[in-house]
Amino acid sequence: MRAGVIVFPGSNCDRDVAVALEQTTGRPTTMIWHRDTALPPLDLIVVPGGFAFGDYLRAGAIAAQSPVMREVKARAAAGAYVLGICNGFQVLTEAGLLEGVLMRNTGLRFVCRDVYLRVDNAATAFTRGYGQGQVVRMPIAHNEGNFYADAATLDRLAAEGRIVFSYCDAEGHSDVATNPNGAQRHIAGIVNRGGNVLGLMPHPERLADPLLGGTDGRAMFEGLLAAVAA
Ligand SMILES: NC(=O)CC[C@H](N)C(=O)O
Repeated sequence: MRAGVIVFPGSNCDRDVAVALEQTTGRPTTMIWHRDTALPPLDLIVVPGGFAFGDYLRAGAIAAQSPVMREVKARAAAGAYVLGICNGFQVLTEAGLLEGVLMRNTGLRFVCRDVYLRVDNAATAFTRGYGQGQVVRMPIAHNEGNFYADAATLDRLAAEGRIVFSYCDAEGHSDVATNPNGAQRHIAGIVNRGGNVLGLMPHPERLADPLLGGTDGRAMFEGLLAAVAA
């Protein structure tokens, strides 16, 4: 799998995800500066976490206008896999590749801790390494993770199986106490209609090696590797 990671001024999870990808694929990851417009052939483009452009205006708003995003949109339209993690999810919504917006957390605080997630759709390329309904643990670290979309959009996302990850407890139950940021319908991650663009607030790359304290995130990269090989 040929994987690339976009780097914006203020990205801070770009190296982490590059390392996770290299451990999975056994190949070097291409780092892509946000001003680049000529990308090599890639099976997977990751828009990583961080504070692109210092979160000015809104998290992801300025990054979404970067020259490289035109090419990311073109590659997504051509079927390449695009994964937005945390700030990357915010960038993908701001760029119009995914529905909804990520508003400030309801508590108006930056939340940094592990959460439980339920895999609501294990049939995507990103989640085929998990079981349907499996509960996994992943870290979150964000100020603007409060997913919002209007009711009609939420209904459509649910009906089309595009809500991929939901915040929950260790048993897989979701309620207000297990929702770290106020996200509508406990949404932690969604996929586009084509199934090739996924955004999520939690950080799979931060629990992708036993040295990091867990491996629940690794199955996402392994799933993508299997999907590309298939
Ligand atoms: N870890 C991240 O990517 C953080 C995203 C964004 N800077 C926020 O605080 O919401």
